[in-house]
Amino acid sequence: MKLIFKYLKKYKGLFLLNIVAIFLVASAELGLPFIISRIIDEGIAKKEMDVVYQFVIWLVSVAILGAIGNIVLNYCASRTAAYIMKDLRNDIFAKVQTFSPNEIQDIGISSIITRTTTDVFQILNFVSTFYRSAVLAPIMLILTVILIIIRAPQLALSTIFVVPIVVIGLFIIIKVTKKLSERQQKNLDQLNLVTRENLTGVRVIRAFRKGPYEQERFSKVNDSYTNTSIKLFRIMVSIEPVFYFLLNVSILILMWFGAKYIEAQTISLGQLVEFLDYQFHVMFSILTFSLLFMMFPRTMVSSRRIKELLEKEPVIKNIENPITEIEPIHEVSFNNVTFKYPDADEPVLKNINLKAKKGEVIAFVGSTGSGKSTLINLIPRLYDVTEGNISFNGEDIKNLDLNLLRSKIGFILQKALLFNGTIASNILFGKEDATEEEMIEAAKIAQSYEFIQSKEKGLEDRVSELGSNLSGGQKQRLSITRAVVKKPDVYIFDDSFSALDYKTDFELRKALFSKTKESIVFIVAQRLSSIVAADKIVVLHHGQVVAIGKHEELIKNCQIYQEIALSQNLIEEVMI
Ligand SMILES: Nc1ncnc2c1ncn2[C@@H]1O[C@H](COP(=O)(O)OP(=O)(O)OP(=O)(O)O)[C@@H](O)[C@H]1O
Repeated sequence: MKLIFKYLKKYKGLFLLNIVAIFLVASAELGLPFIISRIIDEGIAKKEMDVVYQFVIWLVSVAILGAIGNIVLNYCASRTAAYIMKDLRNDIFAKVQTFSPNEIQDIGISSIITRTTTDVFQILNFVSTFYRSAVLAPIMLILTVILIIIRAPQLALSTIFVVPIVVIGLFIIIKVTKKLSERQQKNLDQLNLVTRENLTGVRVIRAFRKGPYEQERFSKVNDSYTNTSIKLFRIMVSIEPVFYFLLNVSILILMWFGAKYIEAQTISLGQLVEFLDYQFHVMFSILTFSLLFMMFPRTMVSSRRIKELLEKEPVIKNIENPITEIEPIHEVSFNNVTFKYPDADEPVLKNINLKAKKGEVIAFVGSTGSGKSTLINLIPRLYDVTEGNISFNGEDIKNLDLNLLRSKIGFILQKALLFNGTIASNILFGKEDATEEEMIEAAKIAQSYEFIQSKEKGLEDRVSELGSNLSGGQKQRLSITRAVVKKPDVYIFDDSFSALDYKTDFELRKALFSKTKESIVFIVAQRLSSIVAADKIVVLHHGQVVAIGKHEELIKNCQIYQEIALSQNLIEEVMI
C-alpha cells in the first residue's frame, strides 16, 4: 500500500476533487430516501399534490447533483489510475535500464514484462476502485447506520446480524485469494517465458521438429495458470449470489418487522420505504468495500512484485559526485583485473594487466570460454571488476559518470541487435544529431553503404523488430555503422566480423582502421585473419593472459596461438 500511496500523493488535486464529489454523491444518495418518504407521508398519504410536486422538484435537483458527483468521482478515479499506471511503467522502465545483464537475467525478462503490464494493470484496477469506494463506502455505511438509528432504531436491529457474517467471510476470502493470486502471477511469468522463448526460437524449434514438445510444455504451464484462475474466479463469482441472498433475507426481516410497526403505528409507510433504501445502501456499501478487499490481496502481490523491482539497488551505479568530464581517451589500462560472475565459484578472469594507447588496435584471441567477451564487457561497466581496476587516462572508470564512460565507447556486439524503425533511425542511435553526410560516411567505412543504396528507400528503408528483415552480415555492418557514426574514443568489437565474408571483412577493417588513428580499438575475434594486423594480440587461456605480442612474434613463441593458427589453417585459409 505504501507504494500506491507514494504515487497517489502526486495527484493531491484530483484527490481533493474526489472528496468534494464524494460529499455530493453521499448527500444525494442519503437525501433521496428522505425526500421519497416525505412524498409518501406528506404528499401521497395526505393527497396533497402540491406537496408532492414540491418534493419532486427537490428530488430531481438532488438526483442531478448526485449524477454530477458521480461523473466527477469517475473522472477522478480513472484519471488518477491512468496517471499512476503511466508513472509506474516509466519508473520500472527507467529502473530496468540501470540493471546489469546479470540482474536482468536474475529477475527474468518475462517476469519484468509481466510486472510492467499485468501487475501495473492490477494496480490501475485497484486505484480506480479505491477512488470510487474506499472513502465513499465507509462514509455511506456510517452515515446510513446513524440515520437508521435516528429515524427508526427499532428496525436497525434487523440488519445487525449481517455484519459479523460479512466480516468473517471477507477474512476467509482475503486469506485464500492472496495465496492463489501469488501462484497465478508466477504462472503468468512462466506462461510469458515459454511464449517468449517459442517466438524468438521459432527457427530452432522448427529445425529440430520440437513443435509438439514445445506445445506440451506450453499446455502444462497454461493448464496450471487456468486451474489457479478457475479457483480464483470461483471465489469471485460466489460472492455476488451470497451477497444477494443476505440482502434479501435482511429485507424480508425488515418487511416483517416493518409491517408490524406500521400496524402498531410506531412508524409510517414512508419511513419503511426510506428505511428499505438505507438498507440497500448499507448492503451495497459492504459489497463495494468487500470488492475492494477482494482486490486487495492480488494488488498486494502485484505491488510487492513492482516494489521489488523499483527498490532493487543496481550493482553498477555512479559513485557520489562522479567525474563528468574527461579529456579524449588516450590510454585504457587493465590493472590486476580479476573477475568472478556473481554466484560462480571461480573467477573467469585472473590478474589481467594490459595497456592500450591511442591509435592502437588490441586483439583478444583464445579458446571458447577463455573470457574474451567477459573482459571487454568490463570496459563499459556491464559488469564491475571483482579485484583491481580498469582506468581511462589513469582514472578508475568507477569514478567516471556512467553516461560519460559509455559515451566514449562504441560497442559492437557479436549478435547485431537492431531496433524497429528505419536504417537511419538505427544509425542515429549512435549519434542523435548525425547529418546525412555523416551517416553516409560511416556507412561507407562499415561497408554498408552499398546495401543501403540498393534498398528502395535507402536510409529511410524499414528495419523490423530486431532487424529480422536483414541478413546477418547486413545487420552486423549496420551495427558497425551505428558505432562508427559516433566517432568514439574507444571501439570494442566483440567478434563483430564473424558474419562477414572474407572480402568484406578485409575491406571493412582497412577502411575502419584508417579512420581510428585517434581511437583505441579492442577486437575479440575467432578468425585470426581479422586480427593479424593488430598492434597487440592478447592470448587468453582459462581467464589468464598467456602472451601479448604481434602476430609474427606469437606465431613463433606462443604455443596456444600456434595451435589456433594451425587449426584455422587446416579448416580455413588464413590471410597472413
Ligand atoms: N552471465 C554469466 N554468468 C556466469 N558465467 C558466465 C556468464 N557469461 C559467461 N560466463 C562464463 O564465463 C566464462 C567466459 O565466458 P566468455 O563468454 O567471456 O568467453 P569467450 O572467450 O568470449 O567465449 P566465446 O569465444 O565462446 O564467445 C565461460 O566459462 C562462461 O561459462
